[in-house]
Amino acid sequence: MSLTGVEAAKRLAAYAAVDRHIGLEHKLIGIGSGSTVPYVVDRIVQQGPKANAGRVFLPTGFQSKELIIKAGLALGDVDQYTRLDVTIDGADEVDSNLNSIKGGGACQLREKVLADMADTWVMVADYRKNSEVLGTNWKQGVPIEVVPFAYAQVLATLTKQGGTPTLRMGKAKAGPVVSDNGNFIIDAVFPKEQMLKPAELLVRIKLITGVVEVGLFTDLAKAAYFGNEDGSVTVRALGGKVEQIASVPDVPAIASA
Ligand SMILES: O=C[C@H](O)[C@H](O)[C@H](O)COP(=O)(O)O
Repeated sequence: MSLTGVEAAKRLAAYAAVDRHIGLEHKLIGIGSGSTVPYVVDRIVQQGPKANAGRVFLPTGFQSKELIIKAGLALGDVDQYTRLDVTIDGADEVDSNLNSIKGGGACQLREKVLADMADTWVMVADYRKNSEVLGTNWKQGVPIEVVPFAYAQVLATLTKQGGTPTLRMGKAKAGPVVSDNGNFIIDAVFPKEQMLKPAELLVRIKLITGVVEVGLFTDLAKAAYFGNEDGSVTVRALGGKVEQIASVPDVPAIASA
């Protein structure tokens, strides 16, 4: 299918990441959430039935569960495994040290479990998500999953800690967004000086009673793939190396293996 702009960039990133990180030897694979991840599943399907025989795919939420089932791939459950070979997931913003904001779709809790479990965790996104400091392009704040009973107290504590938090409200539903785990989501904007140290901010937020998980992912990623408007892909790897992939083939090499 011919795609342009941001959608084409998402697909490039997803295809390049699958080509690099999902080989014939990888059998346990985590599938993340969001609008970029369907292209990850497309590329895995393109690898062919032989490559996918014996593989099991674990979802990070309702959306990716549906993607796996509709693609005809084998669905696994998180409590059957304690490790995964690879998880590929989207991101709302990634900084130059591969820290990221995630949870724009309220999936950060399950996403972080599958990131923790994976030997290799990589992110895929379009060029708008590639930045130096978190909060530069993603302005709606850090997504925080909270137990419904505690939300008012968590809002107050986040405000005391210098944040500007709001309870995320449903778009086609009256009342708050409810996560796949039955919890509420708070989005909290923090000043740049706090966003510059995401690992410290993560610990401060996570220690608030009533917080289940925070959409700040630190020290987890091996690489981030960003699709660009010119058809190239920028790869940021752990350790700071940045690479440009000029173009991505239409068909994955593994399909003919
Ligand atoms: O909760 C949602 C996830 O963290 C997504 O991976 C993130 O919001 C990125 O989604 P998209 O690929 O649609 O930009």
